[in-house]
Parts: sequence; structure tokens; C-alpha cells
Amino acid sequence: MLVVSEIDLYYGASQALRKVDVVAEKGKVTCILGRNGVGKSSLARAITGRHPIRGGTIMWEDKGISSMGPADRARAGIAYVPQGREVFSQLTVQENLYTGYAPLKRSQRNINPEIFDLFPVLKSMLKRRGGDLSGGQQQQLAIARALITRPRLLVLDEPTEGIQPSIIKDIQNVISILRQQGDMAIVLVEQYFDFARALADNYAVMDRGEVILSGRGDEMVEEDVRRHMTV
Ligand SMILES: Nc1ncnc2c1ncn2[C@@H]1O[C@H](COP(=O)(O)OP(=O)(O)OP(=O)(O)O)[C@@H](O)[C@H]1O
Repeated sequence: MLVVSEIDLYYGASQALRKVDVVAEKGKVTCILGRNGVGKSSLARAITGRHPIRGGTIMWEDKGISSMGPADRARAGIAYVPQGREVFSQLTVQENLYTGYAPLKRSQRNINPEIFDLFPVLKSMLKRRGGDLSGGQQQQLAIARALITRPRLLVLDEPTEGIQPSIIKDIQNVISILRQQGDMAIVLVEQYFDFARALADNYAVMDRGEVILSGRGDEMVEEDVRRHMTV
């Protein structure tokens, strides 16, 4: 279980997170919602170790991880699919997937065939350069690369951003399958309400660096949430 308690995060003098609490359990999807610039990506960066926190604690599987760097968190089973995907455009799909080996022991460095069951399109594109893939295919590659690290916590930052509806549906199916398998906690940062509602077991809505609304996904009131998502 991931337990984020009262974290503060700053960029210089500017505070981006204020006493944020979030919990993510295995076999469940926790959705982080809110409009642009409210701190969702900052929370994802804090969890994955991309940006230090200045106050509060982050516990993962009962250990404090706040002072661990991103590589150690990856070794602790935390994977990150960043906003904008960050696929290596000059590397092939296969080489991009191999970058997911970094936190693994040598004996674990192989691609589980399930990855290609989840993303069949990638199998036929292994020799293509990352930069030649469509936005949706790059998003699938970024998720596959994260899954190669065999995560127990998967943090996805706006996986639907700029993606065509048919691929959004595919990504939704993949996240449902991962949830059903039950051994992974999933934190999903999302701006697309219907996608979030379809997947959320729990949700938290952010505004100006704070969590202002949270609860169970099946109790999410569309009007209340949407009020904090439109400008
Ligand atoms: N590297 C940075 N340096 C300074 N300020 C930053 C930096 N990254 C984000 N911010 C600021 O921190 C605040 C929170 O940004 P963050 O990216 O976490 O929001 P967000 O909810 O993820 O928005 P978006 O959906 O646009 O990514 C914003 O005011 C943003 O301008």
C-alpha cells in the first residue's frame, strides 16, 4: 500500500502541494483529478521520486521512501508513465522496452509475453523508431516500458492526453486488466472525467495544491467533480 501523508512540495519559493494525503491499495485504481496546474503531476513526481518533498511522508509497503531517489524507488517496485510519454524517439520500440530493464536483476531481464498480449501493436513494431509511432502507440509503449519493470505500484500521468478515442479504450482495458490481476496499486492522474469514472476505485480531486474532495469511485458525484475540472 502507498500512503502519502500531508506532503508539501515546492518549486523554489512557490508551493505546488499543500498537506496532500493520498492512499493507493493493491488491486485498486486511485484517480487524481483536477484542472491544469493544480498539482497533479507534482504529486506523481513526489511519489516516484522525481521531485523532493519538503514536508510530510511517503510510505510504500510499510517503508518510508521520501528520501529515496527515483532509481531506488523503481527497484522498490514503483513505475512511472510520465505526462508526455518521454519515449526515446531515436531508439527502436524494442530498445525503448529494454530501457525498462534498468531496475531489474539480470535474471529478471526479459519481456513477459503478457506485455504483447496487452499491447499487440507493439509486437509488430519492434524495429520501428519510437519517434515514428503515433501518439497513442507511444503511450502504449510508455506503459509497456513501465510494466517491464514488474511494478507493484504504477503511476500514470494523463495517459489519455492527445490520444484518439479507440486507443483510449484500449488503454482503459489494459488498466482494468492490471487492476483485476490484483497485485498492483495504480495511481492514475487524469483530466478526462469519463475515463476516470470508468476506472476509479477511489478518487481525489485537487485544487491549488490541495486535495479538496475525495472518496470512493462509485460514490463520485459527477457535478461536484466536474465543477473542479472546468476552468
Ligand atoms: N518545474 C517547475 N518549476 C516551477 N513551477 C512548476 C514546475 N512544474 C510545475 N510548476 C508549477 O506548479 C504548479 C502545479 O503544476 P503541476 O504540473 O503539478 O500541475 P498539474 O495539475 O499536473 O497540471 P497539468 O495537467 O497542466 O500538468 C503549477 O502552478 C505549475 O506552474
